[in-house]
Amino acid sequence: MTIKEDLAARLAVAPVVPLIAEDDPAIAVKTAKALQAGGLTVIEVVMRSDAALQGMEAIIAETEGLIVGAGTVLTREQAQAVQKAGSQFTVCPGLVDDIVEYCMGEDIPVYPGTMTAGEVQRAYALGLRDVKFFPATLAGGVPMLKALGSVFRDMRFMPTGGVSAANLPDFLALPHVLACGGSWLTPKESTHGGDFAAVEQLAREAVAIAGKSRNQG
Ligand SMILES: O=C[C@H](O)COP(=O)(O)O
Repeated sequence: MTIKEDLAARLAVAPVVPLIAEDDPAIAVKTAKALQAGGLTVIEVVMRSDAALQGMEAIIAETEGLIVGAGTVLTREQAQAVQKAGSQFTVCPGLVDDIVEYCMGEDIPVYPGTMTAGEVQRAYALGLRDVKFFPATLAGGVPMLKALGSVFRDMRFMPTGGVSAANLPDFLALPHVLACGGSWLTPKESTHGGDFAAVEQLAREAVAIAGKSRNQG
């Protein structure tokens, strides 16, 4: 199975991608294990500090059965660095042709952030059919996604930014939503408070919501 097929299969079952933003590798690993225990096996580790790469490497080294990708990738060099560290997919806040072309050339699934019809169309022209929709709630939320989905009929979106258990059903009900991403599953008060059972519970809750609301809209 290719990584693209594996991702597609997992996101079909549990269309939720939790974000881990963590400087402490030990906490990053415990967070990833809690998410996995709760049923989420596709995890995005965001590169928002110098220590984040080590956290991602620790998760890859100390867990089994997860697909671990890198988020907040801003440059081609960073895309190369996360690939070298073992990242299996790449997420960017915006659309940068250079990164998209690099990842496509390496057969790495890449989800650049888009929020306008122009950005989605540029991603489409680059050959992408799956993109991130960011920042989802500020960029128009469900109504905007409905509008984009009506014209980009074979494009699928990963809304991220402002997604929570409360609005997850509305996003997942849309037929062209591939998955939702977000940090609501990894609250710092839980991860830094050592309450990984709470993280597991949030993951379970998201899986249950997804089971009820998937593509019902
Ligand atoms: O791309 C990542 C976003 O910053 C996640 O937003 P969130 O913290 O609202 O889930």
